[in-house]
Amino acid sequence: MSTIKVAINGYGNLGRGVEKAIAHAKDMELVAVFTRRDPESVTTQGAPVVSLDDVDAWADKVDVVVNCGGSATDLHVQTPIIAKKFNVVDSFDTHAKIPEHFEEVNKAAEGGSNLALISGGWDPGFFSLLRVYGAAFLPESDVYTFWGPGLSQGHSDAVRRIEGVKKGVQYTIPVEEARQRILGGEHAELTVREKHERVVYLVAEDGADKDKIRDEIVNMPNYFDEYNTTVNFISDAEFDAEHTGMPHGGDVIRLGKTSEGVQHVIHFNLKLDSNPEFTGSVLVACARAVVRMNAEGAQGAITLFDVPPAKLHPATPAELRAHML
Ligand SMILES: NC(=O)C1=CN([C@@H]2O[C@H](COP(=O)(O)OP(=O)(O)OC[C@H]3O[C@@H](n4cnc5c(N)ncnc54)[C@H](OP(=O)(O)O)[C@@H]3O)[C@@H](O)[C@H]2O)C=CC1
Ligand SMILES: N[C@@H](C[C@H]1CC(C(=O)O)=NO1)C(=O)O
Repeated sequence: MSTIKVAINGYGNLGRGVEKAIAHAKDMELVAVFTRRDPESVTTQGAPVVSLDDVDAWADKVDVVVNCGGSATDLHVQTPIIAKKFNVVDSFDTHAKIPEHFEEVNKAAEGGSNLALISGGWDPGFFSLLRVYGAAFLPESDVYTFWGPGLSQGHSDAVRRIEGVKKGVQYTIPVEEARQRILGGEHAELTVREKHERVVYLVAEDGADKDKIRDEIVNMPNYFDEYNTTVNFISDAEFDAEHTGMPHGGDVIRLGKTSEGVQHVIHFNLKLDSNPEFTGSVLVACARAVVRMNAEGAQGAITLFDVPPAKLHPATPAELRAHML
């Protein structure tokens, strides 16, 4: 297969993670980075920076666009627009709104004979696959997902979109006592609040209303309103010194039985030095699959549930059978 020509739309943490992943992919080339900002203000590792306003001129130069905008306010607008003209992948992670996003993107992609994979990444994404494989292979079971301790890019992005916030990050902290109960085999019924806590560190703009910012965060639907959330206002210097790393990870734990008294535990653990670099690597594999599947006639919206695993890997099916089966 010829080299896959990729464009990145949105150059933030995730955009830089995708850029690194493409640099390691022998079957791919990064041909452009699209941005809403003045292209002169954005510096990449070499790829040309193009205003998003000029994206249509690239329709015959790009095989797939990776949308790296924020889920809170960007992707539900950008992915349907891009899907009309390009194959596209995004990491949309507002779980409650995934069905609505899927329908919007599907209409746009079908109209353009393109293929769009939404909600790539690790959760939703890789963890979603683990949850569905476990449910299929162990139907009489309960599944528990724990994230962290680490930095959620989705929640950090949501915090940064609030008026008066200059810089912000959000750390997700699993309730370790709950995690240990599950790892010990207890089929506990846990509320959202009993599984995780959320801790925010932010730098407020001069003169910003901190009480208003805190209230907007702790009451934010789909992100914070169901959790115990702590909001810390800190200085620029402390933020730059303490809060620039983006480690994360988590566990998918499934407890089930195949007959009375015959119990099984499926436990998958993920430890990430860099959330954006790992997520970028997953999205690049998704981009590979989308190009291959569209070339075979697939159109509309899909998720990772719809992707045959062999489409994600650069090797041929015969090589995979010989080396990975
Ligand atoms: N499904 C999953 O497992 C995961 C999903 N994600 C998703 O990835 C999304 C993006 O996260 P992340 O990359 O950390 O967010 P960022 O805030 O770093 O970037 C989001 C967008 O903001 C713009 N931007 C970036 N830097 C600046 C700046 N200095 N000034 C102005 N605008 C800027 C960019 O768009 P532009 O270039 O157009 O200005 C960019 O696409 C998250 O919202 C989350 O939903 C992340 C990790 C895992
Ligand atoms: N989508 C998440 C990836 C994982 C992490 C997470 C959380 O900490 O709440 N939920 O899902 C992210 O943006 O980092």
